[in-house]
Amino acid sequence: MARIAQTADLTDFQKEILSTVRQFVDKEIIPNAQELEHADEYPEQIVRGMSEMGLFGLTIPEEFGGLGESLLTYALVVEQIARGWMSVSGVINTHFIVAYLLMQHGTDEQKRRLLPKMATGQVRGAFSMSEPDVGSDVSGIKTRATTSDDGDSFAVSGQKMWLTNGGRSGVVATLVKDELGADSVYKNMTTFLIEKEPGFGETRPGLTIPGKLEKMGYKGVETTEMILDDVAVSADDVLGGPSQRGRGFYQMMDGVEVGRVNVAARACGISIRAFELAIAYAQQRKTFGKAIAEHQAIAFKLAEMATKVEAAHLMMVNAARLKDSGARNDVEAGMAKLLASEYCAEVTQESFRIHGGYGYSKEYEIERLMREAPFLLIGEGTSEIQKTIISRGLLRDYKA
Ligand SMILES: CC(C)(COP(=O)(O)OP(=O)(O)OC[C@H]1O[C@@H](n2cnc3c(N)ncnc32)[C@H](O)[C@@H]1OP(=O)(O)O)[C@@H](O)C(=O)NCCC(=O)NCCSC(=O)C1=CCCCC1
Repeated sequence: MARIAQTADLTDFQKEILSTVRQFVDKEIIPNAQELEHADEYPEQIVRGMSEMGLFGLTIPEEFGGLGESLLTYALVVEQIARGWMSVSGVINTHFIVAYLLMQHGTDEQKRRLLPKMATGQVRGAFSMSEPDVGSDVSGIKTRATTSDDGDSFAVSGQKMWLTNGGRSGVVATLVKDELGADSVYKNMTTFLIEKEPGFGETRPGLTIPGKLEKMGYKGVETTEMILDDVAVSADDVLGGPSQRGRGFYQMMDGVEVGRVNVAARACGISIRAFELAIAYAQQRKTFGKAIAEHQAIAFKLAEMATKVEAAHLMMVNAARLKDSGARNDVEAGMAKLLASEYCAEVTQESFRIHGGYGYSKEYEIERLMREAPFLLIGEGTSEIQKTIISRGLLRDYKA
């Protein structure tokens, strides 16, 4: 039983699923993560196990075949999975954001069409905002939808970047510039639910997923580009239906709020594992006649690491609960993501130092965690973007 990152007031179901996932992580993920990660191999068997536990449909309402759980339950599950291997949580993360977008903004027909298949994992979701020249400033995207004369169909063209699960996904929530001629750039963006065949190459006419991108860490799960060349979509593919044209930016910002809680949860999971490895190593490694954990220099490092994990976990839980209450949580999700990802970089670094020379060996898990932690400083918005969002929110709410 871990003594850090405990959460009070959980339901019986939450306790049960967290215990099941934790056992799964200890038995199936941790023993296999090193080998699969070094080989950059998709964790097929692990994903099958996650599917059997119902994790693809964890937050999808029961009427659509899911378990109907909250963002909090989801985030705590992600924290556990990332404790085993962050890439495995990546398999369900964008899927979860797309399910959230559908539940919040989709039409009844879109929900009926996609959610039951997403609940089983038969159709996987991917999320696409960034482009080769556009990351932080989403308003600068160039991918565009050209409208037909009758206004019922569109041709989408452009290039998208950094799609987690780009290959395996069957539906991609894609933000594009529309031709509405509205008064602001934000009201000229539309989200399309673009369905495609899973796989690489041309996966529907005009839509190509080139091979996976090579990354420093976060291996095993594929990250890809997406090239769109006059991809034909209809007004019914607009997230929320034709009336929601021009609402895409706002919908996506809603989606990244849950995505940021998600990244905070991953950061907590990696930090917990880095701490567990450090405390175990420090108790068995001896210098100057005693375990290094008994040297105050190391004991204090362990105390600081555990305190950071605890703080990050509490902020992540608070941001999740706030979003579950229906509130806009851009400030709290930004704070949780900022703190958890920055602390994660520090905690993994300290664990690496405690491991001494062995921390540099590929045989030790901490080497992998050191390559995973930097991803969290960038993914779902850099630390600088989080500070922008937090400070704007504070100035909005504390008007002099
Ligand atoms: C926050 C941000 C920087 C936006 O600032 P601006 O100054 O352009 O826009 P601003 O003036 O803040 O707002 C415009 C309108 O929008 C409303 N609104 C904002 N947030 C929200 C919200 N949360 N909910 C509802 N409405 C919202 C705002 O009120 C305003 O409305 P109005 O037009 O006045 O009616 C945004 O662009 C952002 O977030 N970037 C990071 C993207 C980002 O995170 N990628 C990373 C993706 S992951 C990735 O890239 C990788 C993945 C894997 C591999 C590595 C990379």
